[in-house]
Amino acid sequence: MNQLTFLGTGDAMGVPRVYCDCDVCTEARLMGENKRKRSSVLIDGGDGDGTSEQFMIDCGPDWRSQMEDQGLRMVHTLLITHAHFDHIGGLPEWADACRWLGVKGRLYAPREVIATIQGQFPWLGRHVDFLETDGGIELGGWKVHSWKVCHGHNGYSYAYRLDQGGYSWAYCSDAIDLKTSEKEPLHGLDMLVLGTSFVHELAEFSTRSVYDMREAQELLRELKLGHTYFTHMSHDVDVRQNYNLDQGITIALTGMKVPLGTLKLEMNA
Ligand SMILES: O=c1ccn([C@@H]2O[C@@H]3COP(=O)(O)O[C@H]3[C@H]2O)c(=O)[nH]1
Repeated sequence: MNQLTFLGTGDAMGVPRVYCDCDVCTEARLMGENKRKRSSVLIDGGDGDGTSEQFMIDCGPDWRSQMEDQGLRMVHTLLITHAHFDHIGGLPEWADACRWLGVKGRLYAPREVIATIQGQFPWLGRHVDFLETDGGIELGGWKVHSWKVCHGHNGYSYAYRLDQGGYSWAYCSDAIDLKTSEKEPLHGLDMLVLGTSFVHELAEFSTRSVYDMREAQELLRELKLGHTYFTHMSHDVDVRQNYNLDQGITIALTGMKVPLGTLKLEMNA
């Protein structure tokens, strides 16, 4: 059975934020329900049929401790959404692990993301094969499609849609203000992982880079899909609170596992 595991559900700073003593950051330090490492997920087939290649989406600076949290010794294949530090900061450690294990890691990303990564970490090519997703790829039995999405003040990110056996889901951690064409691959999904940094972000719109929960719910009402998990959450989100989110939305928690392709989830609409 394919499953997705949330390795981290935090925004660029993680929770607690290093400089912050707000209630959420304090709870994260003292108890830990709100402790959030930088966002990434693990996709695991595990059914031994040869189509179950394990891979991660994104490899932020918490990669090493996320591997330890899950009791994982190695993941050979990564999909990268964009070349921002909170999504690629773990690549040098991952490449070092490839080196010490004597394996060539496989890093899949859109062509322009690969170029930026190679500029930032020019030595990675010794231990990593860079593979472009632009024309579509097959990975772990999934047909994978990447496309560019608006990341507001931070430029552009990419989202991934994965299809297998009539089941489709997407990972879109860093997006805001999606245009009609950017929303197109999100229609009719069985499941979506969507970034929502704040519950209601008050900062001026031009300075923002990720949907808040209010805007995300408007988007989801339009898309009419199965189930949505919110990730990439800042210290504005307190997982102990009930935000009265629409039916079919779950705030993702670290370690949460979601079956992929086994359940046809109920439609929201
Ligand atoms: O060109 C850039 C721009 C930004 N960044 C990082 O990505 C983060 C995105 O969220 P943020 O805006 O809160 O913080 C940003 C930085 O940590 C980066 O690595 N390269």
